[in-house]
Amino acid sequence: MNAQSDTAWTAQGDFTDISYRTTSDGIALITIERPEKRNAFRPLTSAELAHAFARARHDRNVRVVLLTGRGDAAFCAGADLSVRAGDRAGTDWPEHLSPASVSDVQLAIRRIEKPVIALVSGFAIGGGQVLHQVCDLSIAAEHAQFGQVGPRVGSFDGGYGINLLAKQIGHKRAKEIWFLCRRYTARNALEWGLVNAVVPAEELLDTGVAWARELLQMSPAALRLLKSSVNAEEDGLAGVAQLADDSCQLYYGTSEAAEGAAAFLERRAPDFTGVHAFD
Ligand SMILES: CC(C)(COP(=O)(O)OP(=O)(O)OC[C@H]1O[C@@H](n2cnc3c(N)ncnc32)[C@H](O)[C@@H]1OP(=O)(O)O)[C@@H](O)C(=O)NCCC(=O)NCCSC(=O)CCC(=O)c1ccccc1C(=O)O
Repeated sequence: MNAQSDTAWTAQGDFTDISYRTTSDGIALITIERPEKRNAFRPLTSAELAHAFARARHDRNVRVVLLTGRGDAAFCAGADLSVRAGDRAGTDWPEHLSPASVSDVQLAIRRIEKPVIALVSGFAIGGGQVLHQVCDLSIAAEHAQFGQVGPRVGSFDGGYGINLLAKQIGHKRAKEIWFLCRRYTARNALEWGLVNAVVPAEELLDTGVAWARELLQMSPAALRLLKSSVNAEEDGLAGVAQLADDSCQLYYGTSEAAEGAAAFLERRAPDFTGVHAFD
């Protein structure tokens, strides 16, 4: 997707394979910048994506994240098959960046307490299809195409790849996509509930920004708790832990929690008499 909208974006960070831009009202736009490879990710791309999502997570000014790929040919064509997984040779690996795999990127998208919207223009194939799938919302351009290729190219994603897909569109359809490696149009994807909306390519970024601005009108805490609640079951104990952590942050704001800490510091027994939960 090409950033042609009227929105004013400020580029941040020093990235090679991706770009990271923000608006003054709280939107971050993360773009995979490898159009010559159909935005396939190599190890550096995954490390930079994980880093960018961590940055968006910890930046209080960012409240919604958009994820896309440069150009209209592809959102992301999955792993760069010309590079072996974990191979950092041939890349100018930045000193400050730890290695990360695409699983780290998927987890970063699941863990960030802010909505992430995928903007899919062109192909979302293999690991690229999984990347948009782990985002909270997906908007596709009319020419977008989706599919898996794992069993054909010697790969598979037995984590979020097939399991989240099965939750989203049902087991039979998820198995069809993974077993048969066919391609699906944006309209198929919309019918099956794989994407939320389909728009003309030239409207994709503006639509993403408009959806993000709608989200900016909503309570951030309510969105955060909705995301951690719905992810909790799929993410097992890690998901429950994230939801529990959200609850704990709320609990720390109560008089009960304050009384417990004060009693410890004042070397006395806590007094919870007459206190009702969440007073
Ligand atoms: C995406 C296509 C359908 C696009 O087709 P088309 O528009 O006709 O373009 P092409 O001419 O084919 O491609 C243009 C150009 O890009 C290069 N390219 C495209 N895709 C890749 C790629 N994935 N890797 C490397 N290079 C790529 C292509 O070679 C051309 O270059 P030239 O120099 O111009 O020749 C089509 O391109 C296509 O089908 N691409 C391959 C899709 C694919 O097989 N993807 C890999 C799937 S496997 C995967 O994603 C692993 C998942 C994974 O990493 C993972 C998941 C979960 C846990 C762990 C892991 C893990 O770390 O392994």
